[in-house]
Amino acid sequence: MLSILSGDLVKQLDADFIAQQGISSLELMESAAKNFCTWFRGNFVPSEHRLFVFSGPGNNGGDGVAIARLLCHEVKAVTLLVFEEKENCSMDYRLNFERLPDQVEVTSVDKFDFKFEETDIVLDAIFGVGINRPIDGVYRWVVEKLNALEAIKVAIDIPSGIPADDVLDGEAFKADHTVTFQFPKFSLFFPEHAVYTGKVHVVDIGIPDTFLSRYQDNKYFLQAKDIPALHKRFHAFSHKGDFGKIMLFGGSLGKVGAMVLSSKAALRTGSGLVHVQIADAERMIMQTAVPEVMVAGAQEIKRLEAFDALGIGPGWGTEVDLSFYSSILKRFHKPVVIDADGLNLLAKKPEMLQFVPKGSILTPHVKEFERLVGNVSSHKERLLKAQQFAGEYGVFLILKGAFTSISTPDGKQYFNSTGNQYMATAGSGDVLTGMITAFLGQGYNPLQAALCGVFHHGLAGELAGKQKRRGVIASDIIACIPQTFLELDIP
Ligand SMILES: NC(=O)C1=CN([C@@H]2O[C@H](COP(=O)(O)OP(=O)(O)OC[C@H]3O[C@@H](n4cnc5c(N)ncnc54)[C@H](O)[C@@H]3O)[C@@H](O)[C@H]2O)[C@H](O)CC1
Ligand SMILES: [K+]
Repeated sequence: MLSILSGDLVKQLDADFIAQQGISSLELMESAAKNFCTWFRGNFVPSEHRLFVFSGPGNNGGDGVAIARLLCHEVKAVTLLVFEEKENCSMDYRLNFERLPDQVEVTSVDKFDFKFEETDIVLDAIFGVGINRPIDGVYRWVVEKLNALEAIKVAIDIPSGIPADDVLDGEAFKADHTVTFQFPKFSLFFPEHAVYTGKVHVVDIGIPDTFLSRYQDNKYFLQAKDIPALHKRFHAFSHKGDFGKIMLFGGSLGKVGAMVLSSKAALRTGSGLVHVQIADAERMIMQTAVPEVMVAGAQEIKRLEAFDALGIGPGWGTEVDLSFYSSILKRFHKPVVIDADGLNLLAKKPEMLQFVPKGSILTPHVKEFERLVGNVSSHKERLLKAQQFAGEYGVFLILKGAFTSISTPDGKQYFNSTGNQYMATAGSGDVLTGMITAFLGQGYNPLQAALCGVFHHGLAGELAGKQKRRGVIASDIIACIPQTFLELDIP
């Protein structure tokens, strides 16, 4: 799985790779630039665009200079915009500058007219992970000018101005795409930076996985290639029992829709048997909406240990008898999934957190999380609190949002790569609860269930979004769950 490293660790890794493999930093830059060009050709038709490369004084600028050379015969025209005399620039920048062919027009930013056409592409190679203070002076002036202009904007490695591990202070380049090298930088996951990063793409620069795996920072980026190995395999003799027997608690009067969504999502994720515990008055709606689901009676609720996993909270309301909730938590000794009102009730009575079975999975969105831990001032702080919370209570804490994070009891943090803005719709979280509970019920360990749950959920949202864009509703996400197994070739 791809690690997410701090800016300092990335620099260390680069330096070690260069020292140990007998490869020069210039060759590494060339490889980064070449792989960027491959990405570029995959996303644009070069001959249809003019390219404007803004290169700062460090190696990020050097990447830009190399890219200008590599693309100059393919695009309509290339202009390289420079800030400094080359004597003041990094060694690899200078070596690349000397290799520039005549086709690349070089202009100082202070002599540039900033007139762009809509199809022009601006590459931001001003600063990368070497940024060490907020941008000011001519750098800020250029970035603000570029942000105000119409063009297609692509940031190389990280939008200039954003520090690799921290929240932006001041201004930064606003990109439509960020093409980051080898590792997604930690700060690319902060919602504070969403308007700057655009869509994030990771391109490798030719450092082999065996070398990369020596560098770990307890943070990982979850991608499609990681998912198949996390799945259990079933065979022709597998029976309903193997696919798990789960129970979902929720669906108070008027909120049974949440249970309809959760239970349907669980079935579409492969659950063998789904029971729900809901308000009596809602039975008819529930069983009409999802005939495959069974409504639990007193007997089933008494014999909780007969179930493989429980999902608690969708549409439960906050009027639930807390002694009933406590008794569920105390009587069930396997991991459970807790969402929505299940979390709000814990926030109301934090003493109950001690009864949550170890290894359980909690799935708050940002507001639910803050009800549990208090207000935070940045996403960086929120992630830190998520990590502490998971460790303190021995649970898996899924913080929902763009790049949903999964914090584990042993201090690791995984960031999901699937999903889109169209999933911010009523019931989307109920769907996730059903999916994760279904995986737990099928015998996945909590980490597998959490990772598979968020990845497939996000992928289903992407598939639904392709057809329905902002018209996506939670039921569309459920309808796309089966296709996620096909996409990932999971039998
Ligand atoms: N493995 C990889 O990821 C590779 C990355 N490469 C690229 O190199 C940059 C990092 O290069 P570095 O020279 O360390 O830093 P920068 O280019 O970001 O800039 C450093 C330069 O700028 C000065 N500086 C810092 N902040 C400011 C500021 N606010 N105002 C003015 N000047 C500032 C600083 O003093 C330095 O002089 C990485 O992001 C990749 O793009 C390589 O290509 C190889 C592989
Ligand atoms: K940049």
